[in-house]
Amino acid sequence: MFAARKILSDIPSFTWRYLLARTLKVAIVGAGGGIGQPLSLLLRQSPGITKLALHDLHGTKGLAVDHSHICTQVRVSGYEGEKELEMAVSNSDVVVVAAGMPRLPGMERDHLMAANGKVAIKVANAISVACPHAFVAFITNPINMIVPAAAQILKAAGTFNPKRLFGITTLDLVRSKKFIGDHMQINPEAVNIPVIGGHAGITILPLFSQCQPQFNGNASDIEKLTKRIQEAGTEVVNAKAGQGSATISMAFAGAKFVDSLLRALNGEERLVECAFVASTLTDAPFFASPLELGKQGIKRHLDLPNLSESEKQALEKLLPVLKKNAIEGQMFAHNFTAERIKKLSN
Ligand SMILES: NC(=O)c1ccc[n+]([C@@H]2O[C@H](COP(=O)([O-])OP(=O)(O)OC[C@H]3O[C@@H](n4cnc5c(N)ncnc54)[C@H](O)[C@@H]3O)[C@@H](O)[C@H]2O)c1
Ligand SMILES: O=C(O)C[C@H](O)C(=O)O
Repeated sequence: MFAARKILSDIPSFTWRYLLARTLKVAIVGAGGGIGQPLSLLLRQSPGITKLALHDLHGTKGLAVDHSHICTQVRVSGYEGEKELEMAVSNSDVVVVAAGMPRLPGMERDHLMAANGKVAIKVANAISVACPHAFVAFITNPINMIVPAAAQILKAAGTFNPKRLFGITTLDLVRSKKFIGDHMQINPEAVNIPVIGGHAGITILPLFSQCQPQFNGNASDIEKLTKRIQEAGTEVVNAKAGQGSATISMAFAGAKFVDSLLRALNGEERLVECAFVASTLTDAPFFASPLELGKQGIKRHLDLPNLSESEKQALEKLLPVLKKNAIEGQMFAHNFTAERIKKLSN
């Protein structure tokens, strides 16, 4: 008896966490794409994943066989075409959506809504049917409109849970850490800075006043770095010259965010991530800010900290853009649903 107790107490607490961890299924929609492929490779290393479902219009059966030769316990299956979408996401704990077109040079993210809005709506419909309780994390652009559109579809189906729908903005934090780390000549991983607002141009607002360690530059450095963080997506789009947008850095960021969701599902405490979600912190109905995650999704929206004067002004400027984007996303979903109902009744 004593020996058994001794053995049990010798097992470190992190081992207990993994022994007791839930087995989790993650589905990636758009898994064959520039982001989807490296994301699936990174994600299979997250603790707790036992099933990984790869969905795309084509090519995922081959990717699943490729994955199946990796000597870890994750079971990977491939699903192709719209007919297999519900099957792919069925009973998922987390659905990550990286399906849709990337930008070309000269395009704004908003220009992607006509094509990607429809993809997001189809995915939201499938989720409503096949895994209504899943955590849903959109990578697909334009995030500022896609998330409100998806929320609208989930609401219409009666499956919207504001604690479980996320637009992934982690790349803005990853970039902030890197650019600030380089500027301060310190390890970027040691930099922590919240990025609030949305995920396009001036809606991306890194809060230098909250940077840890304290930012050591002047107002002009803050202005230049803020601009670079806001335009970093375009920097990659231009450098790729017609071959798409950020994929590798996005896969890194997406894996980091989804890893936190999985840890939260498995009961890990005090996990804080920024993401674009339904929010009442400001008068924009969807807003990115630091969130405490828990087993049920968002546990708590952290209060906005005291902002510097320039951050207050930047926030005032970005809120009308976010409010307009939210209406555009909701209208897109509404029109799409109305159009489909009309087609069905003809
Ligand atoms: N949130 C962010 O920070 C962030 C960062 C980078 C890219 N993105 C966005 O992510 C999206 C994907 O980018 P990418 O570089 O991987 O593009 P990509 O073209 O390489 O891959 C997209 C994949 O989606 C698939 N797809 C299209 N419609 C589909 C559907 N109905 N069902 C299933 N799969 C479908 C395509 O077949 C393709 O394999 C783009 O919209 C891009 O703007 C967002
Ligand atoms: O810029 C893009 O179009 C892709 C993504 O949103 C990014 O920030 O890299």
